[in-house]
Amino acid sequence: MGAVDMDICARVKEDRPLLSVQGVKKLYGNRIGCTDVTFDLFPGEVLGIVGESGSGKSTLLGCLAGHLKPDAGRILYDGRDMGALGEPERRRLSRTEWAFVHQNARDGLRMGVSAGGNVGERLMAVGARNYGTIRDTAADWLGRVEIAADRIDDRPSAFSGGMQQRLQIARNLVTGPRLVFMDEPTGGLDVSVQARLLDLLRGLVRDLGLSVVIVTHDLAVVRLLADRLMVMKSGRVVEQGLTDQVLDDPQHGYTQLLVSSVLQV
Ligand SMILES: Nc1ncnc2c1ncn2[C@@H]1O[C@H](COP(=O)(O)OP(=O)(O)OP(=O)(O)O)[C@@H](O)[C@H]1O
Repeated sequence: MGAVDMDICARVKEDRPLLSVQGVKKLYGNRIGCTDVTFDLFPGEVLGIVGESGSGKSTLLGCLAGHLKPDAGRILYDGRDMGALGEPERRRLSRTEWAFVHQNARDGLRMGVSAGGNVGERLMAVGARNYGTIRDTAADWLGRVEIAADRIDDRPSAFSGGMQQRLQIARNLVTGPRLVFMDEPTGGLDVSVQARLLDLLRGLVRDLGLSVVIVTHDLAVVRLLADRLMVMKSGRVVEQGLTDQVLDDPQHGYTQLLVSSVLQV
């Protein structure tokens, strides 16, 4: 293959969505969890999903992350059909190329293991064996999420809510994932703690060039983090577009209500 051909191949690969979601539907009995969801996420993009409680955000995120099996539609990750992946391969991707940041840090941390252990454990899961390197990398990541070096041997139960959430982020990002799912990462925290966490997240997403799908109730979060926005209502996508465009000039009546804060989301 010539240099020009290789260049074209590289560009085609760049142009391929990392995640391609095609007509995804998830039912709970007769109840619609989400339906007819279609979008592409390109490498380095941050997609925000907003909507009131019960609109289907968590259901969709669960389908994307492989926690739930859609009843219809296809999800392609890097060109591979997720429905055709075996469980071992899905688990491998969850450990290596994907990360999931839970709203409740306790769901994403091992509370009985030290802060350094929480981060180091993820490295060991992808094959790291040198104790010194693992501890150094863990210490480096604690620093990146603004946890003081002398807390490395403390358990997360001794940390504040904001610190626990920052530790969960370090644990998730230490292995250099390509795709990060975030479920209300700033939910349940004090406003000032949220602001600091959001700042930190924004820096990390930019520095690491992460592709992110983030579910939130908070329009300020998507305003700051998301390149594109998807608005959901009753399990369906009612509007999607560039974040500023959707928030500054919402087309759908429901989005207009969300933006004008008439709806409590
Ligand atoms: N395990 C379940 N069993 C039955 N119905 C469910 C289940 N989980 C969600 N649902 C229903 O699916 C719909 C979408 O719920 P979902 O939790 O995805 O919404 P959401 O936008 O994430 O809400 P919230 O912001 O409150 O978490 C709702 O009607 C909900 O009642």
